[in-house]
Amino acid sequence: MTFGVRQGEIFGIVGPNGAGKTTLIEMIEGLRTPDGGQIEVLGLDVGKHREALKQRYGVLLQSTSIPGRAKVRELLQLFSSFYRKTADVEQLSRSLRLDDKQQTAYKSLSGGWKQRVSLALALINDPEIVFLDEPSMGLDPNARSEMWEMIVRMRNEGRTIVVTTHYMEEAEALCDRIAVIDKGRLVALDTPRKLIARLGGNRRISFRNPGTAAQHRLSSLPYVVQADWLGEEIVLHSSNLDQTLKHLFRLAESENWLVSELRLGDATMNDVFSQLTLQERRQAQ
Ligand SMILES: Nc1ncnc2c1ncn2[C@@H]1O[C@H](COP(=O)(O)OP(=O)(O)OP(=O)(O)O)[C@@H](O)[C@H]1O
Repeated sequence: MTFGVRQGEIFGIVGPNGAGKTTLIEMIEGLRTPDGGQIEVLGLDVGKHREALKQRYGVLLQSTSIPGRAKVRELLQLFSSFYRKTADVEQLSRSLRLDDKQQTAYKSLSGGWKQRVSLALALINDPEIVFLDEPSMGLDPNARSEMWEMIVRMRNEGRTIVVTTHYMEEAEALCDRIAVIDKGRLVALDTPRKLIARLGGNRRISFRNPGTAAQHRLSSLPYVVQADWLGEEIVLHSSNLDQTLKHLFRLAESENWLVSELRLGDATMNDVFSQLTLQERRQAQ
């Protein structure tokens, strides 16, 4: 795969479990060596300039890699000792609202606060690029939206952010561009709006799976360009909403089932994600 991340953008990497997102990020960080190919960060070859680059980027560590007994203040001091250039610890603490937690041991913090500390540690060297592998994983909705606010703030300070996520709503709302990867391959790369537009301005029709509906009959309804079975829900993508609805109701009536929990909407990043990555699963059904 070939792609470039632009300076000062939030670049999202999304893909199903096992797609290779973490592996890709670790190769860009220089923590893993690719079998082939070339990766440059800030114009430098990652393989040859690993140490120099480490000074210039920040990484969100997993909570298991952070010594739990250390107090927040101690962690900030310890991590700042690893770098030549460091951020102002007071200011960083204030901006992440960590002032009151300075004397708290890392392990006694809640998940949301732990993630804030990890973010502070990722920013301790005032990095130009920040790598965030699933920064909102396991956070409650409030903590998650706060995390994303902090990420946007980092971008607005002029940093480049490379982030992986499983939450498509977040990716759509916050990433400037998104790379969709699957099985170690780049399957799409564009702004969320353009990725969604590639679905052809199709509208989305979702309803409760009546159980009896055969997939082939739904996918061959007029103007349906794609039909997905998402658990209890069936999602049809249509290039002509009115016509598809007319035929959907006719089909339901002729087969004696009800179209229930009907919802209509525009296509979203979730639809892009399923179209690009569920192809094989759909064909197997
Ligand atoms: N480009 C690649 N070539 C060969 N193997 C790969 C490649 N990318 C990933 N793998 C292998 O696939 C497995 C899953 O990769 P990885 O953990 O990076 O996926 P992920 O997208 O981060 O998954 P998750 O969403 O579950 O965290 C790993 O065992 C990894 O070694």
